[in-house]
Amino acid sequence: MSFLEIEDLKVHYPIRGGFFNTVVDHVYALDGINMSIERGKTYGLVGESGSGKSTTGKAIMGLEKITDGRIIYEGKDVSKQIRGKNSTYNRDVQMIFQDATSSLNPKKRVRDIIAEPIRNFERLTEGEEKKRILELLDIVGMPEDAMYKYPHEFSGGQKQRLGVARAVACRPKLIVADEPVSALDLSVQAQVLNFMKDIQEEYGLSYLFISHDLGVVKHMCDHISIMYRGRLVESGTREDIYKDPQHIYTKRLIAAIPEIDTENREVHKANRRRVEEEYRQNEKQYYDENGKVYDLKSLTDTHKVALKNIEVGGN
Ligand SMILES: Nc1ncnc2c1ncn2[C@@H]1O[C@H](COP(=O)(O)OP(=O)(O)OP(=O)(O)O)[C@@H](O)[C@H]1O
Repeated sequence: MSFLEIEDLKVHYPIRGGFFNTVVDHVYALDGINMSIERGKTYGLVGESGSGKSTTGKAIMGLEKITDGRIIYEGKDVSKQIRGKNSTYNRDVQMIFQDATSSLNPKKRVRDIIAEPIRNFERLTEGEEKKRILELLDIVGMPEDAMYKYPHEFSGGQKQRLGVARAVACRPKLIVADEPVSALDLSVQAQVLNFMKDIQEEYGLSYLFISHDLGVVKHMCDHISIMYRGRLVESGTREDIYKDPQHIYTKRLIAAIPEIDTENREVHKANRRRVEEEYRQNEKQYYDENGKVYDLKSLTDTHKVALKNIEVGGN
């Protein structure tokens, strides 16, 4: 049973221009996406830069104004109210950011950073709060004395662990993790991903894991959605997506994952060449809502505008 439903979510950013700075067009950053999130599962959102992944995460967190669509949390439409502080939704849905350094206040000690959500959402005595912080530090594998230090005294991987400790401080149900390890070295990436998995089991957490890296997502996610130009072009279980990708864009992302096994390298290279050729063929075409194919060269500019939100390659 899903506890969070995303229904036809849209975020369109206005583009202003002209002498009067009026709205001349929109960036269709999110253009009608649907998702169902269940307890204890990890969902991957993958796509190239600019496809709308972070906008999805921010819209779910209430950090971005929704143009249209609904967010249903435990049966209630929270799309309009999620900005309200202290709401259950704000407590239950937390975020981990890519850049741990700028997401931790440099002027605050770790104790106050981790305590922030606890102070917002719960009333604990000083002793209870300290006990909770020590538990959280232990869970993310940090020593007790980390509590009295400042963020600059930690490495990138350690800072990301502190970010996770803060995110889980109020025992949330969902964590939106936006590229949580892409700023870290490969060896540290594996460490952070593994302890995120451990915490998931301990807390029964769900993750929405945002990444441009299908390799990382394969390690983490049960269910994967591929995003392209503000839309989900393909969604399925990890097995569906890796073994039997349908959309040309998904095939291309998978073909781009480096092959470590030397024996399979030639097969992998040949597959990548084939997929690139298929993509080039598709790139010349736009599809309209009825699946009709257009050759871009034959279109006037007005036609291109009308078709610009129809994904290249269709379904
Ligand atoms: N505040 C904004 N105003 C106008 N356009 C925006 C704004 N924020 C994002 N966009 C545009 O919306 C689109 C989606 O951006 P978004 O940051 O969600 O992409 P992304 O898939 O997360 O990319 P990346 O992997 O590079 O972070 C892009 O075209 C981006 O330029």
